[in-house]
Amino acid sequence: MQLQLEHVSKQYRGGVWALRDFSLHLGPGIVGLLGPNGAGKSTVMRMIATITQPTSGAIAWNGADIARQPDALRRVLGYLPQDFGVYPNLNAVEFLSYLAAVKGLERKQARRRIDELLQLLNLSEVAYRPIGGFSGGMRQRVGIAQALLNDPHLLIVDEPTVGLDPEERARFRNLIADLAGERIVMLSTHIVSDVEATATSIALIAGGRLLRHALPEELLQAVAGKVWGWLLPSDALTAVRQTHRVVNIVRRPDGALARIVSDSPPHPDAAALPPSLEDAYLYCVAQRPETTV
Ligand SMILES: Nc1ncnc2c1ncn2[C@@H]1O[C@H](COP(=O)(O)OP(=O)(O)OP(=O)(O)O)[C@@H](O)[C@H]1O
Repeated sequence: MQLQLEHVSKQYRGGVWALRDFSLHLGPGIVGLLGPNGAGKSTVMRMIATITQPTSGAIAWNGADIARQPDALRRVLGYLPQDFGVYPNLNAVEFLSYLAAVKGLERKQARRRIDELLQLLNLSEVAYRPIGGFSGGMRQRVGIAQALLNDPHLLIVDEPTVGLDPEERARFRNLIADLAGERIVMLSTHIVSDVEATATSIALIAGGRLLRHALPEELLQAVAGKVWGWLLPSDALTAVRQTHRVVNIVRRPDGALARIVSDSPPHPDAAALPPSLEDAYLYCVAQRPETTV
């Protein structure tokens, strides 16, 4: 099971280059596609899902070019787009049955699979209620259910945690972890904690370029010795934010503890801290060459 993007670039009508020379090789596991808004994440996913084609470069599924042979991939693809729409008047069973028919699943087999998925996604109790009344998290679970109807070898989920509350977000992370196995799961997000615990590897993307594709521990090594805690009076924070890359601030009775990513100590009083993936993400995104797309 192999997905390979080779030197993929994408220019939209109007001239915007959404992606430039993007190469990525993936095998089974969960890959987190992590990058700020507008980085090109949805463009990558739409191209893999064969909805749009690269302007140049190629994408291969198990060695076969998906532009020439899209069906081989489409049969084993599950895709949850960012703007996943539902028919609000249909209940979950009706909606999933409809999509199963569109995907060409045989009726009896589809019914069995829908029951399994409703259980897996904890939707059995609301199976016959109109989807229009579902919370954001419940709708996302219906979205994942439709993406899993064909038991996909390649599952792509685009910013699945947008609009979810913290509890739904946590539940979603656990769900993704459960879906790992003999498949490639690709999840895009701009929130590090969405992929921190579950991703086998992380692909950092910004300005249409792949910055790094690495194991989480490799990203942590890249920023080791570059993370600092600096205790400041609160009224110094604004100035420090302008001159340093501040990851976060923790308020304390004796001031504000700023977490700063920097090659050298921001101040003689600053103390080295163990790095986190959030630090690594900010460091790599800040390091990217300015001349991107
Ligand atoms: N259909 C389109 N036509 C023109 N430009 C587009 C189109 N879709 C995306 N873009 C532009 O391409 C760039 C990458 O967009 P993309 O949606 O892939 O990024 P993203 O990382 O998914 O961001 P977001 O999380 O905000 O959706 C952006 O500059 C965006 O404005």
